[in-house]
Amino acid sequence: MALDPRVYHHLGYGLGPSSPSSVTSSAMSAITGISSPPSHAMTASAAMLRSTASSPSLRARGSAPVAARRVDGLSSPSPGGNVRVVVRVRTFLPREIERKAQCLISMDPHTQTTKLRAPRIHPDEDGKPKLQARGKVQEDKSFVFDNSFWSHNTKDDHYATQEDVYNCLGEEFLDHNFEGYHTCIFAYGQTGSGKSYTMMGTSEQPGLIPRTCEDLFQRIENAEAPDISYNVRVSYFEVYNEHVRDLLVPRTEPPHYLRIRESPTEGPYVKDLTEVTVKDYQEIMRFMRKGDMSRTVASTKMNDTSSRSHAVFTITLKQIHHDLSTDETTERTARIRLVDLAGSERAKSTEATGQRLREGSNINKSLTTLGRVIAALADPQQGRPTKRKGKDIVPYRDSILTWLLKDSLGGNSKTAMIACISPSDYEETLSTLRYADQAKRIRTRARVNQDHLSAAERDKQIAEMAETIRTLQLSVSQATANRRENEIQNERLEEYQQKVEKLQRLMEETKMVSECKIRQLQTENEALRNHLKLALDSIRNPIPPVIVPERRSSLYSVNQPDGSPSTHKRYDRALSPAPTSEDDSEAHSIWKEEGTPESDENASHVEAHQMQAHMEDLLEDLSVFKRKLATDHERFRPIQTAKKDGKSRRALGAIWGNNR
Ligand SMILES: Nc1ncnc2c1ncn2[C@@H]1O[C@H](COP(=O)(O)OP(=O)(O)OP(=O)(O)O)[C@@H](O)[C@H]1O
Repeated sequence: MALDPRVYHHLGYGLGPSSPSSVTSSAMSAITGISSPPSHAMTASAAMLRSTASSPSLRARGSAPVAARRVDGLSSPSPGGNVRVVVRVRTFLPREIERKAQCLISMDPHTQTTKLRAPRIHPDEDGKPKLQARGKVQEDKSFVFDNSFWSHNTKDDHYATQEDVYNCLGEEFLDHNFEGYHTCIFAYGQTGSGKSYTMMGTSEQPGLIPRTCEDLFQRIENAEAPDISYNVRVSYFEVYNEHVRDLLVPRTEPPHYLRIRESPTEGPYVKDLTEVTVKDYQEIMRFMRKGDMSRTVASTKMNDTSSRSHAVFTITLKQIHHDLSTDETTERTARIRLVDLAGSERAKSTEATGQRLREGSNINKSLTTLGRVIAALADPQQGRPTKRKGKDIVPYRDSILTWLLKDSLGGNSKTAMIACISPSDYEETLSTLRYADQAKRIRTRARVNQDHLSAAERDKQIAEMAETIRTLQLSVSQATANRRENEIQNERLEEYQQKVEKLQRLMEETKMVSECKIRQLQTENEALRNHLKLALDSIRNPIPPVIVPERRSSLYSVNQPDGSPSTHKRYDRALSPAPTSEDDSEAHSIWKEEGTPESDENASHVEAHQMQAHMEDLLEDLSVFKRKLATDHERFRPIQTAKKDGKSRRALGAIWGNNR
């Protein structure tokens, strides 16, 4: 893509065989340390890019030494370099025209110098320092950058259009991507300074992102080399209030935030971020617009459509080159990161309250951390890891933004910062220019991200992967089988537990019955003891029978209605009162039937002995029975096992053991 002649006309470069872009690049190399191909090489490579779309290094594979040097990705002719810093000043906005704002910026296109003039109280004043109300001295400042883009007045010759910005920066960075380098371009500046305009632009004036996408697919479409295939993937996310949100998925309520992980090889990355493969420019633009629509934007006093989040648009370009003659495969992966930061802002200027104020403080927090990261990286002493703490002192992790941009800011990336400035805000512009000036000193360690594989290595890799897949399949099917086996085992276990529980219930019941029996026998035993005691007492100390003649017959008739002799006469007799004299004869006759008093006494003794023996036999039986019950009780007593699954279980084995 040719640069807009207007830019170089003003810059003082004639339009000749030496392309302006190459002149600018070589001038820039002197300042930045990024080595770019010389002008003729650049022109040649640009021509080749159009014809084959691949980067000069890939296309130079025919030249063996270059290809061999770049295989490990470390011996690239441009292994690293300083962050490239450009400044762009925007046009006046209607509100600034309204208040007749002064333009405080001037740019020298020859030296790429940006001058900031202290605001004059009277336009004819000289440039002497002014003491302001808050005691701050405001004086003219001057900075030199890799590029100073004058986009203030379209009528000026050196007005830098969107295309100029792309041609000076975007195109060269895309060259690096085709060479296999990761790149990052981020726009920084106060709110309303033109960051989104520079990065995204409008439909009439597309910015750096759409132009990069267009050029990328143009190069791929124009590629003539049949041995290179391309794969382009894209992702888009925003960092809002220190949370990461995927911009390629529809918004949800509450919002779904993504987590950040860090891999030893890839550095920090967003987990589960949508990454889609895109086939052409139209498709990538569809995703870009989709993401833009989803971005958190709000109206503030400083900007009607102020970005309230940092947006990161990432394109991953993969080039696979297969050399038929050597049967070798070279794979190059480059990440193109295009970042539109939220604007630094003063709560006072934006007059923000509530949600806007909270957003603003989060934006400022991450931008302050970005400033500290830049400061730490710009100062090599600070950038080194400290032995004391054993970790890097660059505070990447202090904000989500800097953590995610870790690699782009101080690692494997060629990085550019576009500092966007407003033409009439001294304090904010000075702050931005100071940031940008510091960022110039940052050196990154970019390397070509390339894997080189011989046919044998590739076959080995494929075999290894096939083996991994086979092992995984095996473990998956094993897991499935195990799951089924587990299910069967679980069913069996449940059945077993049910049986155990049933048995336990049975045991409980048996135990209860046994206890009941024991209680009953004990009561009976007690009663029998008492009975025996009484019986023995009455035998040993017989009470003389009391004969009540008039009642005896009735007594008999009551007790024995049929007049049959009582079967318990021995006890009746023992219990009956002693006979009176009137009844002696009858009583005598009664007692006589049983024998003489002596013989009666002897008979009683015998009978008592017999009864005692009988009762002792009974007691003996009773204690045998009690022992048996106690043994049963002991055998059937359930044994508690350790608590398992939060339930108290009884071991069936133990119960069976008890039963044995
Ligand atoms: N170079 C330019 N030429 C013409 N108009 C511009 C230019 N730069 C910015 N503008 C206009 O200025 C206004 C603010 O720009 P923009 O929204 O890009 O600012 P911003 O830095 O992204 O702000 P914020 O940080 O609030 O998102 C917009 O109306 C935009 O069209």
